[in-house]
Amino acid sequence: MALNCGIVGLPNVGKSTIFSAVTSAPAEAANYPFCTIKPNVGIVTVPDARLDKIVELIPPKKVVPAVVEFVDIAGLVAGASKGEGLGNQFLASIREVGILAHVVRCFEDPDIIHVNNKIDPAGDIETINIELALADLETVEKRLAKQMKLVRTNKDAAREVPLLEKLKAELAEGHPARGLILEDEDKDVVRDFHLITMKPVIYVCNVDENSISEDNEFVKVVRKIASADRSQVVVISGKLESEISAMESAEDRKEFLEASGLEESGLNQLIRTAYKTLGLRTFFTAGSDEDRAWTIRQGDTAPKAAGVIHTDFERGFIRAEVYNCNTLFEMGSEAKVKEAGKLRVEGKEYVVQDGDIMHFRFNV
Ligand SMILES: Nc1ncnc2c1ncn2[C@@H]1O[C@H](COP(=O)(O)OP(=O)(O)OP(=O)(O)O)[C@@H](O)[C@H]1O
Ligand SMILES: [Mg+2]
Repeated sequence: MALNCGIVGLPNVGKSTIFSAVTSAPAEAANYPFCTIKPNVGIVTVPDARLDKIVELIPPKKVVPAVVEFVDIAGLVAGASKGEGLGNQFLASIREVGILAHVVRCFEDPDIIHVNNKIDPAGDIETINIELALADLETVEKRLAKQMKLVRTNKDAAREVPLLEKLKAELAEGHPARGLILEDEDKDVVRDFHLITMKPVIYVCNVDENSISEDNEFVKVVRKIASADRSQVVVISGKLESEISAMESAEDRKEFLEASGLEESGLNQLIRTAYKTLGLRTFFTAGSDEDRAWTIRQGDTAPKAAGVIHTDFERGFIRAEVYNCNTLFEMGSEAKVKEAGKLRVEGKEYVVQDGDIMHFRFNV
């Protein structure tokens, strides 16, 4: 289960610039609205210092880090859900992602066109959120019409209809579906609707180089809006990030980051925030063939984690041999971890902890 993240925002706010910088993939970035007309998908490896250390202590033939997939789509404008601009065609490509990065223009630059000729983060955010809500409204209305016909004969339909009606009312107001308070079992039903506004959002403020270390007035506005809907904010300078990603050596990048007053790159911030928001955890497998990082959800049990590797592993799960990577770092080798009796045998109920190194026993 790799994390995937869809990038949304108005045209020309810097989505492709940030996408290219984080994925180092050559998405077209140009100073004219609607420059992106094909969805771009980029894969980024998740930087994880723990995996680097594991590789030192348990040297494998191959190292496989966790990955995050980014989807860059065309800018959305008011009316996108009704076919204005090009964005509506791309809403479909973000229905399946786990989280949205909503890029907001927070820099002044007379040379870079803003579709509404005004830097107005609050207005921009509202425009996008309304379009996403209207796109979901369409999805909900279609499903409601279908399920209404089946409501007397079909149990699922009967269960869905009141939920769909609630969602319809919320979305028609331009409010995101995630604002609706739902029972846990209803959440499972709603998840299957693949609503865009059900996904958590990270607001990405695209700022000028000088506003990285101190919030400018635009960022302050975004923070207010985000805290009202309990979303996270990441401040990135698209321009700076592209300069950083263009540097070949990791050494140079580190130096440049420090000189710009940054502790970590925008990519790292974004990934860290996404993991936190979604409650994601990392576990590792390590051995002579491959050291690898895997992504799971907080609370996932050992069989579930095994299933991320292969569905057979989940079905045929017998037990797991587990120790935390910190124990390995303390002891210096897997043999010493075993000697010290720190390798535990865990069963089906075991909840995998962040940083666990797991060996699965299974039969198929
Ligand atoms: N932080 C920044 N400071 C100054 N200029 C920037 C910054 N970020 C992006 N730009 C510039 O803004 C322009 C638009 O960027 P980009 O093409 O990434 O926008 P977009 O959101 O992908 O647009 P579209 O919706 O049309 O695909 C480019 O010229 C880019 O170099
Ligand atoms: Mg673009």
